[in-house]
Amino acid sequence: MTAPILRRLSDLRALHSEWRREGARIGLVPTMGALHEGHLSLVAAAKAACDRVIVTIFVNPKQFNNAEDLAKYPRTELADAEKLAPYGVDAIYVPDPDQIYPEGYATTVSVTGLTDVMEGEFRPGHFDGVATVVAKLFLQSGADEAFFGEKDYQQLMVVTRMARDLDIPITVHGCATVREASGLAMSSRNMRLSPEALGKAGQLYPVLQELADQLQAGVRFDDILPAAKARLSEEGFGELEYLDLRCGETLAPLERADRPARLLVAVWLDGIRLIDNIAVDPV
Ligand SMILES: Nc1ncnc2c1ncn2[C@@H]1O[C@H](COP(=O)(O)OP(=O)(O)OP(=O)(O)O)[C@@H](O)[C@H]1O
Ligand SMILES: CC(C)(CO)[C@@H](O)C(=O)[O-]
Ligand code: BAL
Repeated sequence: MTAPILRRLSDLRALHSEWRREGARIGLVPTMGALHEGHLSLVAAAKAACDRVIVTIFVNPKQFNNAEDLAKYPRTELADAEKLAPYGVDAIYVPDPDQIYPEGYATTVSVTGLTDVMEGEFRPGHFDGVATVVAKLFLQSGADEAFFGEKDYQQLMVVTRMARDLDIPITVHGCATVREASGLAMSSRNMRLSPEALGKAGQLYPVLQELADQLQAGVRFDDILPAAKARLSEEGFGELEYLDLRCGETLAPLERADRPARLLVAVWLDGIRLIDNIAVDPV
């Protein structure tokens, strides 16, 4: 059975009160829709941990730094509701824009430090938009637990910090990245890749894996970075925005993987910006 679609905050609050009376533990899965197996893995994790699960679908204009990207973002609400049906989700919250940003809305949530680099550097204003909408979704839903993908690793760090700093009583969980058979991280934007580009995109993860293996053997990142950049270019990737080795907790840059680390990348292919990351644990 498909879950009820709620478009008004008052309807979400009414359900929330009913569930609280039942003593239910409430899980939240925030998304921008165009659901794929990656999103559905978050839903499955939420269902396993919580009594009631809300999936939100809201294409948040405040986090898009590129008007064309926002205009082209896929919107597939009916198909999304059908994909969620087998999971027994309890509500799908697709707020009308004025339920998130009513007339005169004037507040921004801004997380400093963690947002200065990588996605924050190349998508100015992006994380203010993310932190603001996620803070609102946490508060509107009153959920106890929230589920995010490690695919957007920096986002996961930012929303975790934001909830902690604002004393929002919610536990943020990070869930492993779901990949295509080629290793390509699933992403709604992959739909816009041509078949040829999809083939090339599958080469990104093997490059990350090879770098991770070398780093685990103790080499310095700067010694292997030039060859990795050359390989991406040979494989047909376009502009490389960043390929960084960073502390898995603070995102501070690292020379070697001498503590739990992440290798993170953003690269263009066929007019689409791909991001991915991989854990590199010290040996
Ligand atoms: N492949 C994946 N595996 C696990 N979680 C994922 C995956 N892709 C997205 N998510 C998570 O789903 C949530 C919603 O993400 P979003 O709706 O932006 O999907 P997306 O596929 O990442 O789209 P985009 O093309 O904007 O990157 C986020 O927490 C995100 O990290
Ligand atoms: C967390 C999120 C739903 C906030 O709009 C978005 O950034 C996303 O889909 O990852
Ligand atoms: N997947 C993170 C949301 C975004 O790209 O805007």
